[in-house]
Amino acid sequence: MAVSSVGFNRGFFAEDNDGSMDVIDSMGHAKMTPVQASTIPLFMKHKDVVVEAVTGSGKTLAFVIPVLEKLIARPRLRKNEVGALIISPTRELATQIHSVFSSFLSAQPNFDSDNTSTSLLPPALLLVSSQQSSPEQDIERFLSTGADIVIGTPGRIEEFLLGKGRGKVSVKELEVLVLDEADRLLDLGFQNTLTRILTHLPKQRRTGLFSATMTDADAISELVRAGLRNPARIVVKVQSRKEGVTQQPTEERRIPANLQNYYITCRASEKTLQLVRLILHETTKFQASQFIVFFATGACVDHFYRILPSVLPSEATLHSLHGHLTPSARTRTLETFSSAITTPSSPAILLCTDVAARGLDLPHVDAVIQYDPPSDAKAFSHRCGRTARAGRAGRAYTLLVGREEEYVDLMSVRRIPMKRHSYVGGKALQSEEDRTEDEDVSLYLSRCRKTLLADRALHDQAAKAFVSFVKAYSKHEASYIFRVKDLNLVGLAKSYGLLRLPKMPELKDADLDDWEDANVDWNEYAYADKVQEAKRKASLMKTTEEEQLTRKRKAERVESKKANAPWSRKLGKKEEREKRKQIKISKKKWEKAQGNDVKPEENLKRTREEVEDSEDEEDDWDDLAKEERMAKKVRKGEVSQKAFDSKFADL
Ligand SMILES: Nc1ncnc2c1ncn2[C@@H]1O[C@H](COP(=O)(O)OP(=O)(O)OP(=O)(O)O)[C@@H](O)[C@H]1O
Repeated sequence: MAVSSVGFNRGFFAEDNDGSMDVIDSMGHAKMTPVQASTIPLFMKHKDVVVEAVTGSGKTLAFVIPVLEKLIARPRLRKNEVGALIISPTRELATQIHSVFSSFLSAQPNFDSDNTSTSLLPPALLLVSSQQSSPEQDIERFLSTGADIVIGTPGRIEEFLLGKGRGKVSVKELEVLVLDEADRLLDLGFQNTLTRILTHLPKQRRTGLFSATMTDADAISELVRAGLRNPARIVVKVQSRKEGVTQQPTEERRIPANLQNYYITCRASEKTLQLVRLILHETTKFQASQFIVFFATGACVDHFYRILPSVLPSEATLHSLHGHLTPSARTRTLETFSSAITTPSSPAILLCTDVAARGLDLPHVDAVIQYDPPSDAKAFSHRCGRTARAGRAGRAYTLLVGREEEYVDLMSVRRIPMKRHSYVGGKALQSEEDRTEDEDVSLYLSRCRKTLLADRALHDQAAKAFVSFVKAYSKHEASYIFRVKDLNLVGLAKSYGLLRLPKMPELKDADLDDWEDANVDWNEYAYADKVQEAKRKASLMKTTEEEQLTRKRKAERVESKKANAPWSRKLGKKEEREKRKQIKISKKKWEKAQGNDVKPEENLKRTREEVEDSEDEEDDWDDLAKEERMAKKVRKGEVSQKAFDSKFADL
């Protein structure tokens, strides 16, 4: 990495504190990095600082050293007093910062005063969600051992200072406040909590804001909110050679100089295929063995964690990390991933959400792959920055589909240059537009489907992941680029290995020519978990019974309609007959009025007919009136339909 010419200075450290220098020596850091060289002297000299420097440039030590030295140099605090507060947006990052402080604190020389052996500063206190320690236990521990330095996430710190710890924990002597990933901490998600914490702290304190993505605009608004006074703004810029331009050899960029930042365009259906081929390409071409792959949601991580083994070499080990896992599972994952012994033929791959985007220092990550670009554009450089740390080489790849390619311009405006990487594998490419769907898509689809078919729970999870992705996509910050209506959902469903398309409004008008459901007997498709399967079967049986009952009821209704039909038809016939009669009567009257020479027999006949008809008519009207009266009673529920039918069915 770029290092300054300035060495770590013993003069920084308090007398008797050679331990800190020993720790730095043991870390192998001969010189300070530029951000350390510019920040440490200022922050130690009681200046507020706002620091922006790329990922992996050593910002942690730039605040750890001044915090330690300030506290060591002052009189000891009481056990209920906090001297420095470090706030971080995630528990993983807080834990990492805590471990850096701990390595310094445990190396403090013991000194002998009044014949007791005491450390200069007590151990730092870590406040993050955990099954091991509740907020009450944190406070108990703090009061019994003291902790001049407290590190934690906003929620737990608020609880500690203003919740259960109110009145017990004192911030009167607070000397330093550090907001790591300050732009994230001061944005909407944490705003209210942060404001409550900041208002509670004494104004006489030093404050440091640190981030890789602290633009001038962010810095100004955040300074006011964080209560900084006349701060020093430190921006460490990265210059890199502009490719192919000789006149203007360097350009400023907001990602590490040694990070190769690529994008690959592919079809939605080819994303999983590209992911797998990229991993293989990296292991063979660059001997890469540690990867981080970012997805849009925790459900997507869970889904790909289950299906990727069917398309990756069996030697690859997958790990998953997202916010819905338990704290202990998150800790375990990070520990096993970072300590895994990996080789190109047995790589370790961490699948995660943005929970791992910021701050995590996993020095051996060779490549970062963004299966989906992040919703928040700022997260992009943080994600890429999990590789190429501390001067090491690293590569980042982002998969872009269709108009998502415009994202490259958006990043370029933010001084994050991206370079096109050719589509990996498959047939030699003509133009990207002309290329037909990669032949291996169907092969991958069938392998993923085979995995899903082993357990119905995997199918449920797949559908959940797919829906969650579409939902996340609809909330993309750069909504003019990421539009759900432009998404090829059918193609995406292939990349997810879905068995059938989920019922969702976004798929209503989708072109399904390119889609075929998997051949599945949905009644037989079972859950691997016995209890869940028993429940499904019970509910299936209930549904079948209900369906049978519904079918029976429908059949009865049809029958009953049929039974009622004569009555209604009869009613129709009666009306017709009535009409005919009226015509006949009027015709007769007309003939009489014309003095028609109708034969007497005919006259007689007609008269008889007429009489019969009129008798008929009276009977009909009587019947109809009776019917109507009874129908009213049926409607009121006074008479049953059956009784009604039996009386009038023959009419
Ligand atoms: N002076 C130094 N010389 C060499 N390596 C260093 C030096 N200081 C820190 N490092 C190493 O650089 C790596 C990155 O440091 P750190 O995590 O502090 O970066 P950062 O700037 O906070 O990154 P991010 O923005 O991702 O949080 C660590 O592995 C650390 O040990």
